[in-house]
Amino acid sequence: MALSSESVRRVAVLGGGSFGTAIANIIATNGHRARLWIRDEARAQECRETRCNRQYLPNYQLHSDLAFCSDLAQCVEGCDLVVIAIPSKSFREVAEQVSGLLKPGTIVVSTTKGIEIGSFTLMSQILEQELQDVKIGVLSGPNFAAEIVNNQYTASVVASEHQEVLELIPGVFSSGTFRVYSNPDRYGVELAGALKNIYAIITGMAAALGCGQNTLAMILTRSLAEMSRFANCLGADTMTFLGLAGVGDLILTCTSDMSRNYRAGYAVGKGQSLDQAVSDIGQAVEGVNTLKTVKHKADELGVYMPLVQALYAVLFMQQNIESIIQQLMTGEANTDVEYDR
Ligand SMILES: NC(=O)C1=CN([C@@H]2O[C@H](COP(=O)(O)OP(=O)(O)OC[C@H]3O[C@@H](n4cnc5c(N)ncnc54)[C@H](OP(=O)(O)O)[C@@H]3O)[C@@H](O)[C@H]2O)C=CC1
Ligand SMILES: O=C(CO)COP(=O)(O)O
Repeated sequence: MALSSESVRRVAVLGGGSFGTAIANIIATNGHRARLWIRDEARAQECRETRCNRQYLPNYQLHSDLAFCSDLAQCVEGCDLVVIAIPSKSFREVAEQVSGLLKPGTIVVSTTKGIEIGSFTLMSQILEQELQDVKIGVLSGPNFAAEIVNNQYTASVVASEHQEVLELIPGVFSSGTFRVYSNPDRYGVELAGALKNIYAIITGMAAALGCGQNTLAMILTRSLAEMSRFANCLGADTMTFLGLAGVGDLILTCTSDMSRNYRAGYAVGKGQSLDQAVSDIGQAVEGVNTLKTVKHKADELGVYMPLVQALYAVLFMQQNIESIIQQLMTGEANTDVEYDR
């Protein structure tokens, strides 16, 4: 159904990688005026000519109304909504660049699943620090870009303390194949999206070592307990971890080789160096920096995170995987269910 002219939104999506492209394509397909910011003009021009982002989403024809822009100021000019899909290591740099270019009251939504290294700052907190007079939200959930562009039935979560954000995002993103739920716990939704990447590295590694389904179920369940315990200490709502952005994304990312974090873990489990594995993937592998930053935060807060400690020991302290697994399996058993009843 065609949108009325009042409901058509001008939306800028920043980040011409796999997720930014998939998100911008949904928005254009839904009849909104979507512009995708790709920093390199040659690549933006190639996307205009071929209607395909060959580097990040090859073999997929993008909507004819999606505009590609390499000039950031032009891209965000007049937009009601700006969606940011830039890897966490460059997120602050882009937030600084966009600061001062947005009209007052713009809704700015992060889709980035990472934590700033050194400061333990989530992406929406970076937006709070860098942007004035905007309304901030996050979008997170079990959402592989390649499945979104292939119209697989998908659900995601918008989180914000602003009712306007919780209402606008479903209006812009929802379609017959994409469904958006809401949650007021922005911190919990965003933290869940970052944390699950650590556990996807672990399950990828377990698969490479030939572990079976019992092992997978154990890792998934203990990962959920561990990430919820950590989030609870930081003030997030533990119940958020039972939703799509928590257990939903944990299941997706930890059980599929479509996940780059899973693939990195798999390659290391097969004997490749971490640096080589990440370089071969050639796209964002957020879990590596998230692991470092979460390990240090857990040490500082005294939170029990045996899986995080174990992965850190394997990846950054040259510990032998088999002996680390033995320590995990023979350590003191914790209670099964830790949620308040
Ligand atoms: N891919 C997915 O299925 C999903 C990804 N996410 C999250 O989305 C975020 C982005 O990931 P994704 O799109 O997958 O990453 P990709 O690695 O596919 O792409 C990253 C994009 O960001 C651009 N970029 C990097 N640094 C800068 C910068 N300083 N200025 C401008 N552009 C920059 C890259 O440009 P260039 O090519 O020029 O380097 C590239 O277009 C991640 O946090 C990820 O966890 C969330 C859900 C699903
Ligand atoms: O977050 C994702 C799916 O929800 C994508 O996971 P990867 O970054 O591991 O590919």
